[in-house]
Amino acid sequence: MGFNLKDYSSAASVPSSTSQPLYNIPIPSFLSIGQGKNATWLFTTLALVVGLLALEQSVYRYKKRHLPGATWTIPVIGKFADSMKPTMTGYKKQWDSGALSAISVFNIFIVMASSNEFSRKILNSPTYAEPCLVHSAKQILMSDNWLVVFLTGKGHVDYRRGLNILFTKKALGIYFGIQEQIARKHLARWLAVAAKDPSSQPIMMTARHMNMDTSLRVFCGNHIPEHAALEINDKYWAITQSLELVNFPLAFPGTKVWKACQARKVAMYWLELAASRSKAAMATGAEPECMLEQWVRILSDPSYKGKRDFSDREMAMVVFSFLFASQDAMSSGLIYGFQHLADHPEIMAKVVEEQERVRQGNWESPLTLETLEQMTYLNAVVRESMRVKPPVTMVPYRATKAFPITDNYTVPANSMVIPSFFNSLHDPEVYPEPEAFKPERWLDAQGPANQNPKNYLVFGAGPHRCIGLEYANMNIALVLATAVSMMRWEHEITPLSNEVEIIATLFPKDGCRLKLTPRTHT
Ligand code: HEM
Repeated sequence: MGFNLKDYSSAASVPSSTSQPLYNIPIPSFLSIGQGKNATWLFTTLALVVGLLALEQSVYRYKKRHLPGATWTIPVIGKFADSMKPTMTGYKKQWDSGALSAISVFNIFIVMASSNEFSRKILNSPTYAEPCLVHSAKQILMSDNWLVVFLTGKGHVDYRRGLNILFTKKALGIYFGIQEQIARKHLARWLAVAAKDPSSQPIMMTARHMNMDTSLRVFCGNHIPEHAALEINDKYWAITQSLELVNFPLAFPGTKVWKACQARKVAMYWLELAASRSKAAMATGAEPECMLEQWVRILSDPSYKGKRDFSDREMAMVVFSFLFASQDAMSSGLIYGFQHLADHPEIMAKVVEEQERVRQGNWESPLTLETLEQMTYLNAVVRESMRVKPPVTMVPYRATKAFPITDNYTVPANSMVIPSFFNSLHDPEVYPEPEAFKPERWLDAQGPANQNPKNYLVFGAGPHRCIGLEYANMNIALVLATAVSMMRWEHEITPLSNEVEIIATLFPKDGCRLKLTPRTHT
């Protein structure tokens, strides 16, 4: 198909230095700005833009080399549209395209790793790659926060060692009673609402609220008043919503990041106060009743070796980081726990049978950490539920230098490199029928699931592996155990129940609609 450039030449401008047109380029009339300097400027600009666009494509192709991924990147924005509305189908397509694949978003070159080998390699190569929070997360967490400042190297290792003391078995024992009390309080509320309106209701927000209440009480005990806990919970949704891969970079009033920063300010105010009150309470010689108090007590122990002088703000920032790291992931794990059990009555029956056995018919008595550990089947349910629907499917890292990830591919320095967990957790060799919810696979010590612990990447791996993983597992199991003791739940399956909504972590698109009735014990 040909077209006559000359037909348009009257509209085209030419460089002023020549009387003859050098190019007959079809330029629409609205761009026709006449001859002279303006025309030179226009052509220079156009040439520059075309040059830059060509350069952008060349750089992308040079970095991508033989990796699967689009041959050309969309100018400037790349795959921005996909990152705004991520879907599991889109992610799976990307992961299935290769163990390593490439994309570009706003000229950030991204290498996605989908195999267990490469994902683990990234997580375990601190000399080449470090976690990189999305831009909004950095603004929300504050630049002087340990997560940001001590992200890598010895600083991170030392700081993290100092925080491990908050998750010892002794410390978990202190939190356990608080967690159970809060779960009972909230589940009783769920039942009271269901008694008035027996129709099914989504648990998405009520489960998030229970989780926030649990975290605040475990971290701060009674040092945060009820109204403040409610306010933090209400405002926290703004933080969750701001955690998109790419966000408007400046936190102008009204933007999502601005709203998230306002929410953080409210939370930080109360957390600082809680830190100061915890110090005062421990100065009286009282026994620790929450994480902050336990922390203060350990710091004052003469045998403690490590940084002791934490200001209220530093303590509050750590607690805020824990809230940040746990609120979405834990809520996701919890909600899918309810959904998976409801969708598998035969598995629910086994959980109930185990509860009867371990509790010895004593449904009202509080559980202990030891009794929870005896609930082997329930713990397998929790493990399996998060394998099928991992709350966190991937974590962004950044290549701090050229990273020779294979013999024939080196991730260019400063690229984003993203280990993904989904394929590891759905590897049919390790988890036969990977989509099926089968807690039994965890009961066979010699079975492939238990023999390949390196595939279980729900909590990551390497130096940044989740610090709260035992606490998280314990909490999800405890809430489910408490729920089983108090209620029956039926899942209203809608066309969206098995669709996944990605809001920082994974949630069922319909919010998991449950119909609740009290469980009576004979
Ligand atoms: C089901 C719940 C949870 C899931 C699925 C989860 C998952 C993860 C994952 C995948 C990572 C990144 C690991 C890596 O880069 O290798 C992580 C890091 C982290 N998590 Fe969790 N997490 C959960 C709950 C919690 C809780 C309850 C807390 C605190 C109380 C917590 C605190 C952290 C912190 C502080 C980090 C950063 C660790 C570091 O950089 O050293 N998480 N988590």
